[in-house]
Amino acid sequence: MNFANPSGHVPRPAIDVRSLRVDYGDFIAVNDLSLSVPPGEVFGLVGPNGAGKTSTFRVLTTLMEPTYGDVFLDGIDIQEDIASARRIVGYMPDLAPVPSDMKVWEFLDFHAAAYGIGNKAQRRERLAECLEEVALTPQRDKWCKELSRGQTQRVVLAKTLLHRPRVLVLDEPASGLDPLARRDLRNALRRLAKNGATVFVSSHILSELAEMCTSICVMNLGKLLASGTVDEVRQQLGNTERTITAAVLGKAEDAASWLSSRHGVHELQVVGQEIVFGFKGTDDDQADLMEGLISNGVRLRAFEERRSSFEDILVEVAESNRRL
Ligand SMILES: Nc1ncnc2c1ncn2[C@@H]1O[C@H](COP(=O)(O)OP(=O)(O)OP(=O)(O)O)[C@@H](O)[C@H]1O
Repeated sequence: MNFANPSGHVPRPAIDVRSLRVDYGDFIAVNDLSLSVPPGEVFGLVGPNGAGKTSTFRVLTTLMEPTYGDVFLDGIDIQEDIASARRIVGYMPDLAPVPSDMKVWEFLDFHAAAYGIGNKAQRRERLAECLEEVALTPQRDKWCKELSRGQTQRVVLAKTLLHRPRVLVLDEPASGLDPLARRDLRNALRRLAKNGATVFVSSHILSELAEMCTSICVMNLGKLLASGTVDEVRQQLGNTERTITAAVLGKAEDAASWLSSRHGVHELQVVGQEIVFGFKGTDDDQADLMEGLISNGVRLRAFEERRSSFEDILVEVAESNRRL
């Protein structure tokens, strides 16, 4: 995705993946993956277990070399200039542990020192900024073992922020969090993106990502299936099927007979003054259908659509891919 800003200028992608392939021996875990993420986005990668999310992230964060393909972070070719790439990327792995016998500030200070962040006073200042970014300042002097799961995730996020990465790669950060903790994490990620970071975040649960991401991509069995906003992805995955209920004033039978001859309409039933039918078509086709009803003199009182949930679509897609 490349979104032009109001001046018409397309910013250089913060993440640019070109024809990425990752093999483990004979097994292809990531197959010809290309995607481009503009700066300042919270971009989601959704896919079932084994889709290739972690393998993709490991390459992006220079922990593993790709079999083929190129990755650019902020224009830096990560294979050509690994040191610069490491300076601009921050990685939070799935279920990253924190030591139980350290206080929150000690854990962060230890990592800040490892990153070579200045003297004690400078580290103290940076540590305070990072805790503030993830809304954990009050937990500064707590033992890590005293933190809730959501707070632990945010301490690890604070650690990931210490070296001011411009690209953040977060593997399943919301996994196992309750709605309140997910909200706190979402707010932290949005704040970071607003301040200029680009966030690439994975999950196998779409609803987790839909609430925190500006756009998403869907991966299954190593391949990219769709990308864009949640609505665009829904279209790309071919989810054009919906159930429509049209409530009319007057005799429903006339409207029903007109509808039943329309392309895409199926399994039509009349229940009192309501006509319930399946419809397969684009949003434009659906608007034409409504317009057609009205211009044929039907007094339309209500027109409602129901689509299968996005999680259901993903399960369908994953299953049909598995059968191929
Ligand atoms: N070191 C490895 N050696 C062999 N196969 C591997 C290795 N790491 C991952 N795989 C396989 O590659 C595929 C993709 O794995 P990956 O961990 O990238 O997927 P994922 O989408 O992150 O899955 P999950 O949600 O379960 O973490 C899986 O089939 C996995 O078994």
